[in-house]
Amino acid sequence: IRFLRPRRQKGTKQLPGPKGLPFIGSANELKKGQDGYFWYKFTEWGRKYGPICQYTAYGRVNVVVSTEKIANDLLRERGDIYSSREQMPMGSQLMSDNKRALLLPYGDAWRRVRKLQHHVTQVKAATSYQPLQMKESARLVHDLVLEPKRYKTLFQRYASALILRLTYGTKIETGEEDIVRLVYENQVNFERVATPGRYLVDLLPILMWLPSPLAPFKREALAHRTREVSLFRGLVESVEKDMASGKAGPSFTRMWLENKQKFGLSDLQGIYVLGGLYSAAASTTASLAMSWVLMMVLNPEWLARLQQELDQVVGPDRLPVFDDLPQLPLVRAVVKEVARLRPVTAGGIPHKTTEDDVYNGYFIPKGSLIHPNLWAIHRDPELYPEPESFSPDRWLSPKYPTYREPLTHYPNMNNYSVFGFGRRLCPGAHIAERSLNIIVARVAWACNIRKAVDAATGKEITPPEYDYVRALNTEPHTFPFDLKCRSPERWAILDKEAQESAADLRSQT
Ligand code: HEM
Repeated sequence: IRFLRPRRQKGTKQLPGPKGLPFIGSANELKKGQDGYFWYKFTEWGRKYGPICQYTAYGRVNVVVSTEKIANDLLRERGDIYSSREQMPMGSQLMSDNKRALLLPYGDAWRRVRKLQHHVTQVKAATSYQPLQMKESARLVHDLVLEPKRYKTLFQRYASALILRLTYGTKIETGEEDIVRLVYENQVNFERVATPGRYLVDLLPILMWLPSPLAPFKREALAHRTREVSLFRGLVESVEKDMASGKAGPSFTRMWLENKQKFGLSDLQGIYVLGGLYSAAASTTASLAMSWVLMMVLNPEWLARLQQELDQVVGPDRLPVFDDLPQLPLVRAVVKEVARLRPVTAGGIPHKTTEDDVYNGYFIPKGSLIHPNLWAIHRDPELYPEPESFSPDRWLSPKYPTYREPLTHYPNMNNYSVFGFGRRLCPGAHIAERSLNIIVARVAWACNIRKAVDAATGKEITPPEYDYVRALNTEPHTFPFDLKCRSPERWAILDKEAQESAADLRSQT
């Protein structure tokens, strides 16, 4: 049925877009993309065909949206029919047994999952995690000064340690523990597989009927699923064990185990929700932290301005704390601007429609995939004049359309497109926003960051503006830079706080 051209309602038009080839549509063109970044291809189509356009891939209508207004008109305002997900044979069915929260279709099962996610991530809960974020961020900045070359591992350690502690009560010391590596590998593998167009079976679901010996993708998916389930289950079982011996501290898992009735999830669904939180939290948060470093290396004047603000508000005698944030609009603006120019899900996470719809006279058939292309949305010149320039001022000066008062509250990341749209909006946004604000405030307070100098030539090394991983979630490939503590006095303060934090983290259950 999918291969039949969708029946258009009378009096409606088809969205403009590339014609594509017979049968396969534009699938190949997209796969090749431009430089392999499919969000570049989406952006090119948006420029050519308009802020809402469509392409087809093997008969499926895919709608590419390039402005925030249209994304909100559809995904938020018409959320009752724009909130489902594609059941990709590889990513959703074979690899995740239809249990992965991110990919669940809209409906009762998703609502039950959302209830558990919301319970542990809502603003009030997120605020209660701040003490942990302070301790982990002190450790992070301290170790960054000691070993700046390990910045990727250290950002990942921060993000993993936070979410593993919250979800399972697990303590992470070095960031190189097996559990961190395993969960990262698992996530990277999933993201690779879930990238649109990677597997033929996702484009031609009829291949699902192939018997396993003729379908290597089925064996690959099964191997992934077996590893994933045993990883997620093992983490839950260790909480059960600690609860039985009276050693378990507070954690999302413990809360769920003690209140299973209230959430009404099967055991397998429950362990997937918990494992899914870790997967969704860790690489995304670390990606934006790495992008921030890149932006500071490329735009040193903004690091200087950040330090000026921090020196005025916080002073030299203590590290910034969460209570300072209302007085630190530039910290919040810099974080928001990094997320604008370097969105983690650059091409957007697609939603699927569950009914036919008409928008401005254009027909959008049931079962269409809607791609909110963040790369273009964040470069819409109406909303973001001079979109390519890194300009935190656009959040702080009344001359920009994105300015809002009071600056003690704005800018913030509430309902920000970087976290998606409508009913599927990222449930972890409040936790992620807090993490990024405190990381940026503390690293900028403690450290100078600048271009690395090539030892042989004595010349500065300018990292590429955009050399990012080509996947559903993207992050900058590692690049050289120079990071040093701003003064021996600041180092002494940081060292003391980091030692105390590490001791606290070790001793608390
Ligand atoms: C900078 C960090 C993060 C970014 C940029 C980010 C971005 C996103 C985006 C774009 C979506 C899809 C929204 C949509 O479909 O419209 C999403 C979904 C999700 N995020 Fe995040 N996220 C981040 C951090 C986190 C954290 C810290 C957690 C958990 C504590 C989390 C948990 C989830 C979950 C469970 C979903 C699936 C929601 C659903 O499909 O119903 N994320 N995130």
